[in-house]
Amino acid sequence: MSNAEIRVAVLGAGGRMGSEAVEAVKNAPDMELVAAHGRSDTLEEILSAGATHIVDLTVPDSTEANVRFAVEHGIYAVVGTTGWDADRLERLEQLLSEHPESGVLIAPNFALGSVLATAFAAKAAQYFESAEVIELHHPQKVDAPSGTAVRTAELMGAAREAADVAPSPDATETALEGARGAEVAGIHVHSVRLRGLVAHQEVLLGSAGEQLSIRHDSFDRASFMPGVLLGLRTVGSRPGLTHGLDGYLDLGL
Ligand SMILES: NC(=O)C1=CN([C@@H]2O[C@H](COP(=O)(O)OP(=O)(O)OC[C@H]3O[C@@H](n4cnc5c(N)ncnc54)[C@H](O)[C@@H]3O)[C@@H](O)[C@H]2O)C=CC1
Ligand SMILES: O=C(O)C1=N[C@H](C(=O)O)C[C@H](O)C1
Repeated sequence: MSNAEIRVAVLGAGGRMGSEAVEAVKNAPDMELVAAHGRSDTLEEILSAGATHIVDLTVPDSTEANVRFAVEHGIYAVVGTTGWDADRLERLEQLLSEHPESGVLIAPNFALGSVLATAFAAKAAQYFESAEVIELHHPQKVDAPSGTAVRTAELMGAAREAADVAPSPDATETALEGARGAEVAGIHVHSVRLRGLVAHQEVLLGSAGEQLSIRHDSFDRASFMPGVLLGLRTVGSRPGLTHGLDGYLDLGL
């Protein structure tokens, strides 16, 4: 056994993201991979492996129970799985208030470029009449819209509301159901699923005579790994809930 202080169990280790995270943790000199946990493994095995940290890269139906288990057993949690809506976040805040020494990072996106793009979009949203989000992903993705798109739209919507921006102009009277996408915090969000893609997002902002596009592309899941490792290295010194990797970065925005 090594003396690494960050002893990591990767949950969802057989998945697209989980398998990449297993390799990233194995290659990190200050970490030890103690469990590569799959759907058929029990959470107790994480305890017997001596994990100090989990990385959750599973499915929306499992992630809340996994994180609850970690917090209740004094294990730090870095979470990339989607599905953390307002109700789940509220329950997690309540749980963390009962375990004030615990730390959890919920990161809708671990890619630095995506974190920056979301922050730029939130900053810019109040200055344009119109705002829409298009997210584009691989066709195996189980959820839509993406967690990143939901978070981006929520932050943009909140910024527009705080600045008293009127709703985006839209004279649509007749449309096939779904043609205008889903609405999140007053922002229309459109989901594309296309063979060949990994994870991409474009925020469109428009005013009379001009458009600002803020686009981010993950061409490879390697793009998420520096954020996963940053999360693991930081979560132990940040008690409570951090929502978004930007909480661990000094973006100055
Ligand atoms: N935050 C970020 O930067 C990123 C987040 N994601 C999110 O991560 C999640 C996983 O994505 P993918 O790896 O593409 O999916 P995937 O379907 O390839 O992998 C999920 C894995 O979790 C396993 N699993 C399901 N329930 C489990 C449980 N209770 N315990 C342990 N393992 C369990 C499945 O068997 C599967 O191997 C999704 O919610 C996705 O949206 C994906 C990419 C980046
Ligand atoms: O499932 C994916 O692939 C991704 N999921 C996350 C999301 O839903 O935002 C992050 C990234 O977009 C890739």
